[in-house]
Amino acid sequence: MEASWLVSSFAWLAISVIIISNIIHYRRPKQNLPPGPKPWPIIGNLNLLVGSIPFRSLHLLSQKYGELMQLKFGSYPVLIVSSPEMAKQFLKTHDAVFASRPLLAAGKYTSYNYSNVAWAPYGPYWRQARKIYLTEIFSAKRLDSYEYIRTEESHNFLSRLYALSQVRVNGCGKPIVLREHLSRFSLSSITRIVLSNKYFSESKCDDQGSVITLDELQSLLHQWFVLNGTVMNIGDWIPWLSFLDLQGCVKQMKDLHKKMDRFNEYVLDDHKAKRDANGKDFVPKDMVDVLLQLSEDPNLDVKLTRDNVKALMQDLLTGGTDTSPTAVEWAFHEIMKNPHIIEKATEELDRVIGRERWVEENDFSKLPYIEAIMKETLRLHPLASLLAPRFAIEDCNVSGYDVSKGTIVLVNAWSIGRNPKYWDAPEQFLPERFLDKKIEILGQNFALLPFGSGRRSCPGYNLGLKIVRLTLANLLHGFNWKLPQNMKPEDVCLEEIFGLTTCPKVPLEMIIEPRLPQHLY
Ligand code: HEM
Repeated sequence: MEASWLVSSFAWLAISVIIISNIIHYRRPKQNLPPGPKPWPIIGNLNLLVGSIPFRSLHLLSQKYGELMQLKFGSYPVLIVSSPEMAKQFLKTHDAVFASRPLLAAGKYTSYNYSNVAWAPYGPYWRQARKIYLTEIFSAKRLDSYEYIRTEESHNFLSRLYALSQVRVNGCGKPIVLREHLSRFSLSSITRIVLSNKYFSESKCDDQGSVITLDELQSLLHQWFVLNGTVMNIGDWIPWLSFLDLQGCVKQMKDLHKKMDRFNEYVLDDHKAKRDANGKDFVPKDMVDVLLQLSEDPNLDVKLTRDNVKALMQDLLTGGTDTSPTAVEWAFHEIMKNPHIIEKATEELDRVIGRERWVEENDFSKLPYIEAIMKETLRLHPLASLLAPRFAIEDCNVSGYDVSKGTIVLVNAWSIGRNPKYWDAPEQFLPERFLDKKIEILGQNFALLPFGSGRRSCPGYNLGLKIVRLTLANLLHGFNWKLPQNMKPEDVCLEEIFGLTTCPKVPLEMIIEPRLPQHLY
């Protein structure tokens, strides 16, 4: 009773504060922008503050109010960009003006004061860190050198699934929840690539508390995603209220940071000790080794501090953990709804790969239908439904509209991928549309923006795509997939949970049977 009273009082307090704040702060835009829903700025705010409603609402509002819609979140003007033409204006024509990020609490408290690439404001530090990513961390040579890790981890993952496929309940296969297994596979692959995997014990922390389990790390990264994906922190949008930390977001961020920093410190100390012990002969093995080596480089324009290295390491772990498995999970939601797609995909796999081996990375170019399934998945389910927020660093005229400095721009990749002007039958999952013509997905085609575009586009796309392709292809190659008996394809739920990455609301349960000879597992 008391708890529900508290919750409802709090909710009313929050709502009143937002309404009052809007009345105080909302001024008619001096710009000539299309205003968006007129009496709605307040409702727009509330939508964004209540969690899962906002995205669908934004999509519907965009459809009603057009390609460029102006909202107000607390004190900030916010533009929602929902057409390929307008996206091109912001992400290409005026990319430099909109290349910064808003300084939200999450970047400050969970990412070493905006030291990761994702939250860093546009400037010399971000430019240098981004260059390090492109030339050192994600270079083709470096990624190729980690291929053996992806292959080994993929094989371990498929073997685990094989073991589960043998479990019987009342003579039938036991359904598995694909999400759980994908997340674990992705985490163990990315941690091995970023920092080697010796920091994880199987079950519990060691006596010094310096080693954590993969489960614990997974839970920390999950919290990081939740707190960084939240647009619910009132203090971000109404700065004069931030000191109250009304919902306790900042407290949660600080608590999370403490735990992550303890782990990050341990990893750096250990890597540094190994490096010092080997002196000049030291050869970097993982991404943390590369970052540490660079932090000692006197020729860097901006010196990399210890906090910077920890922030970048964390950036790589967070960027790599939730993205690829969510894409594969969405692909399975769609193909289980459309089983004929599985038939076509396995026909291609049998013809090109045969049943005596697994798919390898150098097979990708020979599997156009698998590639088409992946692209169609990223069209209908871009992981960042709204691309990470851009922030105008100066006044700018965009296609005749005056956009003032300080405006936050959200590009609505979800609506753009379903724009009927660019896509036939946009709501249908039709991989074939990618077979007929070559459609680019890395940011040159503004009707399809799964990795964003321009200066702030995803630097990890190459690694992400390699993992998605390999996982999707081998899961289809290695197993027959069936829905549990009481479920039909049309029952597969495609609803989303909106966040930093947008994932399926209902995890899919499936029964699996091996397709390949036993010795391959
Ligand atoms: C299928 C996999 C992936 C998808 C769909 C994806 C998507 C995205 C998107 C949409 C953005 C925002 C772009 C923008 O604002 O214009 C982004 C940014 C970013 N991604 Fe990815 N990503 C993936 C994998 C990865 C991986 C594997 C890493 C690192 C290990 C990574 C690291 C980053 C970073 C650091 C940024 C921020 C870039 C900046 O602000 O300059 N991503 N990603």
